[in-house]
Amino acid sequence: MQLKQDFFEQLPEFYSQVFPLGISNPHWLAWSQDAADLINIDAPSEALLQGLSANAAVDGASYYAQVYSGHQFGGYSPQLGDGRSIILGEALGPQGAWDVALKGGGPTPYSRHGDGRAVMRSAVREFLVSEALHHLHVPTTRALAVIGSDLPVWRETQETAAITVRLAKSHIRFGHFEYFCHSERGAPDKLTQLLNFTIKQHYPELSCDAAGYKAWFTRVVANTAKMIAHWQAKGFAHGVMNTDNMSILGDSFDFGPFAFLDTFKEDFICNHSDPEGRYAFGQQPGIGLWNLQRLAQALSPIIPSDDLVAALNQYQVVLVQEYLTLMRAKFGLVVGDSTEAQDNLDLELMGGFTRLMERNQLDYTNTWRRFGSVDPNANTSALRDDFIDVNGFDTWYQAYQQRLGKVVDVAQWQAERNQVNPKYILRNYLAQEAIVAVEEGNLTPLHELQQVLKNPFNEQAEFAHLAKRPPDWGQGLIMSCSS
Ligand SMILES: Nc1ncnc2c1ncn2[C@@H]1O[C@H](COP(=O)(O)OP(=O)(O)OP(=O)(O)O)[C@@H](O)[C@H]1O
Ligand SMILES: [Mg+2]
Repeated sequence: MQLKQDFFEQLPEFYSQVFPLGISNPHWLAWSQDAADLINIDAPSEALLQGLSANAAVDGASYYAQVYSGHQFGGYSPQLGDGRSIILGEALGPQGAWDVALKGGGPTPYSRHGDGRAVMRSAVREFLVSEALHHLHVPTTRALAVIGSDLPVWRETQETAAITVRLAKSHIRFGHFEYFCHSERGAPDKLTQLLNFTIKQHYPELSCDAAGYKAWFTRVVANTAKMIAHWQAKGFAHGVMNTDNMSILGDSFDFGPFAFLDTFKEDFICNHSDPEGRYAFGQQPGIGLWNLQRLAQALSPIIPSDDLVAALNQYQVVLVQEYLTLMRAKFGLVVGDSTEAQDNLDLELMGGFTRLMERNQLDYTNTWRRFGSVDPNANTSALRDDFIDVNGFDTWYQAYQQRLGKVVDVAQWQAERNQVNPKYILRNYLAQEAIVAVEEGNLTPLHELQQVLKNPFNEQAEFAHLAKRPPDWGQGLIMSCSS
């Protein structure tokens, strides 16, 4: 692993240097060779295990915790910062550099009352979902590995500590800008310094002047909108969309109580600490905008408000277009030139289907997958059998067939549906079963799950059981924030 230190060297006032504290008896619980390839690591090794478990120094690492703040559940928290994630630097790879961070690497000046650690179950969940989202083509941070240990940590009960080795193209969050705006009273020079760094590192085609700033914020708005369109189309609830968990690149970031929907429910809440459903599944598009407005506010000392507002006005447009693209592919609908009238009709058709799914308590993923085996030209669809409200389905299906038109090559059409409607998602109950097995010393279910989620669109007959709806105990699991 070859590290460079751009953030560390160029932004000395934006972090605290802090050395991670090793965990005892480190061992690999999981490893992603796909992620390793991003930073030119050929295979896990003992030296790497000692380095990434913080029991030995990593060559070229600087070790720092970044400072940021953020809006959490609607209220401003003036100082957050990396309380348990320690960054080693930026590792070079074939597609550019990736920050390498030890999430759960020990206390930092920003730990407040926390212990700086992550528990095994949350480290495993973050690992699995980072890689699963990537293979579903959702923009996301990645995870290189999970390192287990026998170090005890206390949450509701005694658990053991683990480290997720996170790779992120950037760890800069909306909250970084909020910190320098609000907590450092406007600090326009620091805001400008951070913005110029962000542009040079991550949006190098843009200039560091007024025109570049406007174009940059427009891109941030668009990237965020596209990420959320992916979440909505793929049935992913993030659960903690605080502004300190929003990446400046529009990558899915910080995975705590997330869930993929099993039974479709628009107002599904996955976070135990969110009884009012601020971050419910159906609220995510609105919260994305709200968060961008907080970012715009933080940028207002250095970007004219007209430019910020113009960019924010593009949010809904981009989100809807991206959502339409993703959903049309799921339905197999083709458009030539998409007109506003056609878009609205399609949105109505799509909403009609998800409302039906919800009323009939259908599984989101498995229902979509059925599109890969039904004949779209037939008068009656095998899909109909899944619905209790068959009349409702028939009415909808008629409209759908009319919109779809005659499909010429049915086999091809079905194959294309299977390329966009996954068979396998990271269901909460599967993650839970894998975690319980790890606790019992059995890594096989975790590794099988990781393996199957690498190819979510392929049949993988030997793993068909991993596509099943949850058993009673695993339905609508609501995860706690304690991690
Ligand atoms: N066990 C802990 N010890 C110290 N600080 C913590 C701990 N858990 C969370 N924090 C801090 O609390 C704040 C909010 O936590 P949140 O769960 O959003 O982030 P996180 O999961 O710890 O990390 P990240 O956002 O880097 O993925 C952050 O400043 C985080 O570093
Ligand atoms: Mg966080």
